[in-house]
Amino acid sequence: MTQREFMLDLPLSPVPKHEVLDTGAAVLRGHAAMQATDMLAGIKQIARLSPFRRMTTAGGGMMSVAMTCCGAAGWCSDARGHRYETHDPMTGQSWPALPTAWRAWATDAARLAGYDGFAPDTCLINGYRPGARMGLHQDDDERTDAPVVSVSFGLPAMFQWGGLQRTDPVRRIPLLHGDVVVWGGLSRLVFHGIAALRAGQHPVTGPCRYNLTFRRVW
Ligand SMILES: O=C(O)CCC(=O)C(=O)O
Ligand SMILES: [Fe+2]
Repeated sequence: MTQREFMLDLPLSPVPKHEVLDTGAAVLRGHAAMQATDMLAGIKQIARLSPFRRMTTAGGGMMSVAMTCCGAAGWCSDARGHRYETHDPMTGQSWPALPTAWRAWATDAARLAGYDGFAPDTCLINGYRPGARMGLHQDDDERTDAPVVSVSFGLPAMFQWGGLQRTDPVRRIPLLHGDVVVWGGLSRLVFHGIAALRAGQHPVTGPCRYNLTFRRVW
């Protein structure tokens, strides 16, 4: 049962409510709410091995979002550009392992959104503080024949969902604690971003928002 169903005293539904964003893209409202305790504890453990850090971009700026990763590859950005690395450049070590239970959960979430057989090999973890944002971008550094499964915890965020061209109109979709977005197929390269996080206090994460994106890199 999701937190929302619990609070509203709704019957247990075997399939979460889909909100179709576009062909190939859906929001599964509250679908990760029951994973929050486990995933947030996992993030803490991962961050002990590979700490959150703010990366620089090729343009020389510093990203406002802090990131870490787990799995076979981690997303890295520096003055040379962005790419996946098998080792964390901050520690010289392999990235922390992708927890087996997370992988199974992400496979199942993808299946619910219509993608069978999703086998993620990485999870990018974003930490947002008030004011942090992510500009419109495409996720195109990894395999694009597999979907992205994105999980939100903590403070609400405004997800910006555009089109295949940077200049396409952008819709604003609020993402709350436990919400999941899956995009693949014809939507895999849609431009998306996160508007500047509004200050607040969340009962579980305090002044923060965490986002996990499961992807297939290799
Ligand atoms: O924080 C989010 O919800 C989206 C993050 C994102 O687009 C990314 O990490 O590529
Ligand atoms: Fe993205």
